[in-house]
Amino acid sequence: MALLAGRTVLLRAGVRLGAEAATRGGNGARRFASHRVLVEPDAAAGIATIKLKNPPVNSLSLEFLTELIICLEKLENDKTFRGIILTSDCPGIFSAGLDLREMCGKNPAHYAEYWRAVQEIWLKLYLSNMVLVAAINGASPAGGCLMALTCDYRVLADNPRYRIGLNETLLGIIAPFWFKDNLVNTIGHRAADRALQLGLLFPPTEALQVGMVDQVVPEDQIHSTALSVMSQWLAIPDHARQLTKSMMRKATADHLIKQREADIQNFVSFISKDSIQKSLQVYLEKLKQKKH
Ligand SMILES: CCCCC/C=C\CCCC/C=C/C(=O)SCCNC(=O)CCNC(=O)[C@H](O)C(C)(C)COP(=O)(O)OP(=O)(O)OC[C@H]1O[C@@H](n2cnc3c(N)ncnc32)[C@H](O)[C@@H]1OP(=O)(O)O
Repeated sequence: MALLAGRTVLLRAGVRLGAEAATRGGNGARRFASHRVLVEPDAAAGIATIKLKNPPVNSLSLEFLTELIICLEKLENDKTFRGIILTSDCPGIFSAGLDLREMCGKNPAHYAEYWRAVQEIWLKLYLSNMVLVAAINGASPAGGCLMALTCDYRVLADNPRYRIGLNETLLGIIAPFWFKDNLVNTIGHRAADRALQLGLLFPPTEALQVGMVDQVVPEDQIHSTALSVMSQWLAIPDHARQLTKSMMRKATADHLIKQREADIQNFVSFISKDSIQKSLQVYLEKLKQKKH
């Protein structure tokens, strides 16, 4: 069982905490990894690196999200760690965003369960007391971009194929208000208005220009840069930084928290529409045919 936002929920079959590997790292820190979420602890530095490993594209399936939520809960409750570096173990892809197969051809109860998990991961990341640095080492569309946007600092590897943005409109769907709020808080209203309507995916130079990321570095420097940014942030006393973070983010998070159930109902009725199902299926089909 896992605790999701004060609710105890049963893990679905296949997400078995018993399947975790729990060993001790060289520095004595407990190392834990689920199937798809690798955690590399550096207890001495107080930093854990989370590597997303859900090949081929780190799409955010319900099982993957559940593992990630549990992992974040553990780290948040472990006083050893003050900072997380979020990165990918899948070459060339940070995350392809929400798993389209979770939003296609399923029933309303499934859509509701899935959307609650999407809300939960966002709340966990956005409101984390720890310093979160995204080391974006691959393409990062839609939900992948959203995860990066929850972080306190974003470093993007300099490769024109690593585009980042909220491209929902290109799929014929709409970024929910809390995706939009997170983007507006990051790049400002005018840039977000344009980016959201056009579903823009920014290559590194443009992503830096618009403020979607804070730094662009050569690919082989992404982890060292994330570490050096982290040490700068960790030099600030935790209580002062955490209260400031909360002051900056609470209103945005509360906006969702207050409307959580209504947001789930909106999602379920929107995604269940025949026209939306058709758009998503066509998009998925195009992705599959791209290779042939
Ligand atoms: C009014 C009220 C409104 C309420 C809310 C309403 C609506 C809900 C909004 C929901 C918000 C949605 C957020 C999302 O995140 S939607 C997902 C968007 N993601 C994308 O558009 C990315 C799609 N993928 C790609 O562009 C590329 O795959 C890539 C990430 C750039 C990687 O390219 P490449 O390395 O060339 O890999 P492939 O394209 O060949 O893909 C490999 C296999 O992976 C499958 N795939 C890719 N992305 C996804 C995905 N997001 N979900 C599921 N599966 C995915 C792809 O089909 C290939 O599968 P195959 O091997 O079986 O062919």
